[in-house]
Amino acid sequence: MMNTFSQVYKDDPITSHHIIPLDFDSTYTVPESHLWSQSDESHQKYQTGAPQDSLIPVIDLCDTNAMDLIGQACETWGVFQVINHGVPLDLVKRVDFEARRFFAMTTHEKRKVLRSPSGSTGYGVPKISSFFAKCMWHEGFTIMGSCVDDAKVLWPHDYQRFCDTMDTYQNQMKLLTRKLLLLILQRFDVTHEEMNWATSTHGSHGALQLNSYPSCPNPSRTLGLAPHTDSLLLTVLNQNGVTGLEILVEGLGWIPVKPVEGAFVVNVGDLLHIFSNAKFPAVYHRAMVNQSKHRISVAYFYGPSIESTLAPLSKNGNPCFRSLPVKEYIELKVRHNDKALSLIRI
Ligand SMILES: C=C1C[C@]23C[C@@]1(O)CC[C@H]2[C@@]12CCC[C@@](C)(C(=O)O1)[C@H]2[C@@H]3C(=O)O
Ligand SMILES: O=C(O)CCC(=O)C(=O)O
Ligand SMILES: [Fe+2]
Repeated sequence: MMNTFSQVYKDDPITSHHIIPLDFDSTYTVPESHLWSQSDESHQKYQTGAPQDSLIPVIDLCDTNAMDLIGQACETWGVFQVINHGVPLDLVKRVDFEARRFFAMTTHEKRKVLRSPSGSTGYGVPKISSFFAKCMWHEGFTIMGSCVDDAKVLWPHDYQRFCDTMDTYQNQMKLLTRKLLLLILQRFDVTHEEMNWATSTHGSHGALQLNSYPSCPNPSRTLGLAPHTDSLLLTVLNQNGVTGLEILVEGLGWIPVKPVEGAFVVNVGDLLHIFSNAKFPAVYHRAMVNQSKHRISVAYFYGPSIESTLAPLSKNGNPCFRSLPVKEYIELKVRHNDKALSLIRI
């Protein structure tokens, strides 16, 4: 079955020109195409600010105050870390292992599952690449639902383990995002229909993104992932213990999100920003690279059915955004990237 999100990317004139990840196997210096300067990052300050260890809250999901703490974090930062989340550590480790197994393959092998210019799954550069003049020090593998077709190409006799691990992880992530959304939305005066729209697994959409940032000879002039907001409701990220994720905080600049053992970083995406009537900010974030370590991160993106209508919560003040089909918002995002929100503001 063709995933409905795939239809949005299909034939899009902006995202469909083909950019292939660098051949990191045989790259020993950073090519000009991947060297960023201050001006390449347009309106944002390039330098990383001082680490603020206690800034982004680490919330224990078993804490009796979890609901309030999560709500406050979403309102203030649009991001928090979560521990005691119920996802088995062993599964998280297996996903990391399988992701590493994939990225350790030769460039030739990985390119066998290259995402097509109008496709949405497979091996490739980040979707947002076409909005930046410079390339990112990054290679990714995107999965939506079953990845069996790609896995069979990669490991014809041994594809099941990869698929099973990714399937189980996507199921666990769906449960966790649902649990988090239920907690988050209790803060608002939400109708039954609105709660259902955000949390019903029926028709909902999930995507898994394996991110690889190979060690880089010139990390101060390279970017792993350029500044962006995620498009869907919530993103759950595993940093795998290596620093790299940074968020943009007004007045403080780019602040690193410190990896915490066993924790996931959860961030608000555009759809939740709109749904919350701008009470929760979709946080700008980016990924930095490392001179000595190959960093792997795994992000799960969760959103409602693409066929549904997106509208700011009805009982929470005058709407700041017009209502529109989710599909239309995703199309705006694909075409206009960070200008999309302002295009629907009332
Ligand atoms: C559901 C999705 C979110 C995402 C686009 C995608 O279809 C699958 C990849 C996701 C990703 C990962 C890296 C950053 C990002 C902005 C991108 O270019 O591809 C996100 C997309 C997003 O949130 O818009
Ligand atoms: O690798 C990271 O820390 C960030 C990944 C990310 O922002 C994404 O996949 O959308
Ligand atoms: Fe992101």
